Amino acid sequence: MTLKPIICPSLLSSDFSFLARDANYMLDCGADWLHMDVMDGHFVPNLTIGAPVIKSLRKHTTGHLDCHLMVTNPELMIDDFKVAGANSITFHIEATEPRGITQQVIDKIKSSGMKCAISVKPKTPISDIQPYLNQMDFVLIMTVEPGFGGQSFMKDQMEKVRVLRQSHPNLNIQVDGGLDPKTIQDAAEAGANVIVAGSSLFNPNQNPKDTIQLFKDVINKNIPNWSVQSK
Ligand SMILES: O=C(CO)[C@H](O)[C@H](O)COP(=O)(O)O
Repeated sequence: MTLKPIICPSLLSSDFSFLARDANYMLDCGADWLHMDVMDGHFVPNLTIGAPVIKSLRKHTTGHLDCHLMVTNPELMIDDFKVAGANSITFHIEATEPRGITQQVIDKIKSSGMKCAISVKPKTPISDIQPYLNQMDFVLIMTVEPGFGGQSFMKDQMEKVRVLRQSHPNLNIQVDGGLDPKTIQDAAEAGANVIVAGSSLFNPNQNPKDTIQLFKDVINKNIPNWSVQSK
């Protein structure tokens, strides 16, 4: 598989009252996926959207709806998100491993036909997700504590990305939190090719088209170095 940049605007930073307009604007600006932050008020201290919103948005866009479930019981939502029109589901290992249901959740997502990804919070080591990596369409390394947009990029999380990139040269590695024109170099250098960005792409002082292109250019420039590293 050849890796390419995949840029995912986080619609958490959009104007929810104009969700479809903002989603399609980002696609027009060159975005690849639309990142949907699903928060249940328990797993993280914030409450956002659920399957009904995905269902409404699906009627107005053909974009890839990349649904990041920051929820305590992801297993209860998979069927509803599939019916609503989600394209990929990312769940958190911290929500499933203590209950011994990680494999069950993966099987459920994959049998639904959606892409499947697993995520780790900043304090969770990647050894926790190691046993499941060969089943993943991509992995998400959180670069902020999940829950809110507008936080600072945690550069120390790049060590996880570096280690994963060395062991998995063909894996899509997503990073989420604090990605902007200044931090993209650290993420791309470490080996991330799937970029979630909210505040920087919805910043009224920056043209999202330019920022998306910049993200892609920086990643493309770094991709040849990853294969050198991994030989
Ligand atoms: O998952 C998230 C928060 O849990 C957001 O997607 C993430 O923080 C992106 O927003 P920003 O680019 O503003 O940091």
